[in-house]
Amino acid sequence: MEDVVKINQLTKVFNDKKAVDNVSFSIKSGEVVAILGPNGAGKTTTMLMMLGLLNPTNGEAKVFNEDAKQKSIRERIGVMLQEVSLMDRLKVKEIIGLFRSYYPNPLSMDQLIGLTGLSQEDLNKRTEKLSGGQKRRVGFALALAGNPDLLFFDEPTVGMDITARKVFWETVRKLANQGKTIIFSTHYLQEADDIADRIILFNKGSVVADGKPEDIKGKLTKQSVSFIALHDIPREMFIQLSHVSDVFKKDGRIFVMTDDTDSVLARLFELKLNVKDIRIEKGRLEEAFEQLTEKTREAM
Ligand SMILES: Nc1ncnc2c1ncn2[C@@H]1O[C@H](COP(=O)(O)OP(=O)(O)OP(=O)(O)O)[C@@H](O)[C@H]1O
Repeated sequence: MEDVVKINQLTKVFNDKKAVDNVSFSIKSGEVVAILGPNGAGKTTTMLMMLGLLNPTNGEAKVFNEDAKQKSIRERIGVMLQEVSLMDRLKVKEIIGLFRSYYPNPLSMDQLIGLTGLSQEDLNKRTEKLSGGQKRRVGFALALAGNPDLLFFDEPTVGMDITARKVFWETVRKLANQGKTIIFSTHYLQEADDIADRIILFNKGSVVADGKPEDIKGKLTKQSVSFIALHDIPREMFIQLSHVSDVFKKDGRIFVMTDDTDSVLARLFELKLNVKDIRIEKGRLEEAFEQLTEKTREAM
């Protein structure tokens, strides 16, 4: 399969702060990829660099083997960014018509209405009269106007009500079934799991996991043994064990993340460590996601 997107050692520094730090991955034709991560993880910055809307500090981003700034490449890409800003005083149907006119093979107005759930009434509204949710629907129609091969959606469902979300994801599935490549960013693990066939998990500017949703979930739902230590316990004491993936301190407890709690317990007793209140937990998915991505850890 052809690489539709290829990014190599991509880095963006804003005022000495690394927003994106040496990120490399490629995306193949027909993949539906969720870029998942908390606020400030670098999702938008990475997307903007892929789209050629922001210059990288280092590294490069290629789309269809070229710079996305090129017109011939832009014509093959549809984009919906977080802030949908529409030209005032135009009716929705006029702005969609205008966008359609930019492309060599646009979708018809009827196709766009069918895909986005815009009503005839919406089409006759002036853009400044639209609600936030309606604006996003128009933004969606504009992203699809040129019948693109590759679609980028930056946190697409923010501000959408439940019905609009449903229509949106149903359409995304339809587009995916037509073989289009779809890349979207989200804060929500559930959304990524429901829609994507691959999740790239970002945290603090780096990719911390990349794989099928079930593999990422498997990684995130590791069990833990946690306890309160009554004296210093070096991280190395547990991190060396083969079944241990991480050791950290949170809320005064030491957490040993593992897929084999029995062997961690055995080790704990064998070492005769002075600990109390031992707990074994099967991490909940959302909780584990937070553990992986939030700054809740303390130095050990
Ligand atoms: N133009 C800018 N100037 C300075 N700092 C920026 C700029 N754009 C982004 N940043 C910083 O870069 C980091 C990554 O931001 P980015 O918007 O890419 O994250 P994100 O994962 O998309 O977050 P969100 O989910 O909140 O949109 C943040 O710390 C942000 O404050």
